[in-house]
Amino acid sequence: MTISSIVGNKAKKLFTLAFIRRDNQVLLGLKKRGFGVGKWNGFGGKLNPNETLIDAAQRELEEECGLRSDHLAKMGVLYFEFEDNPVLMEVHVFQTSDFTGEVKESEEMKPQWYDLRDVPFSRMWPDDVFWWPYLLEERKFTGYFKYKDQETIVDYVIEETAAL
Ligand SMILES: Nc1[nH]c(=O)nc2c1ncn2[C@H]1C[C@H](O)[C@@H](COP(=O)(O)OP(=O)(O)OP(=O)(O)O)O1
Repeated sequence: MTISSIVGNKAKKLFTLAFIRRDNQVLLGLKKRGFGVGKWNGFGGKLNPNETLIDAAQRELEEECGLRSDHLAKMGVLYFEFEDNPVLMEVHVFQTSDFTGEVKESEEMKPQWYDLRDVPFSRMWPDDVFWWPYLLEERKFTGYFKYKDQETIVDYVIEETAAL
């Protein structure tokens, strides 16, 4: 099954997720509240009304970790389906090493630089380990993950994508 045939006609809600890279490190944030609390992840969230994906990605990045970037590159799209929710999450993944500002903890996220050899997958969303190799190698990807609960993936598909 292709991802577009799985998700094509289902309702979706848009989210952003941005990763900041520096040398051989990535900036992750420990989510302090809300969905995914206690997990390390990139920075992002829902779109405000009338906001574009890139505007939302930039705003969430600055709100959550204090950094600004006009150079977020779209790297992937992830679809998450939970068994008890008819609306899929559509998460647009960005990455950059071109940023300004100082890292600052926010009410939502505690940021920390991690060595790329030391990414804490056991304390991240279980899907991350599947699509991180694409992100690291800068290969664009689309992913679909079906969850039974927040720790259990029951089905998934990943496709390398030329254009997003
Ligand atoms: N399975 C998953 N794997 C992953 O790597 N990131 C995920 C994920 N599911 C959600 N995310 C990301 C997308 C987005 O950046 C973030 C969730 O968005 P939000 O922070 O807006 O959620 P909240 O419910 O905390 O929102 P607010 O209460 O409005 O702040 O988590």
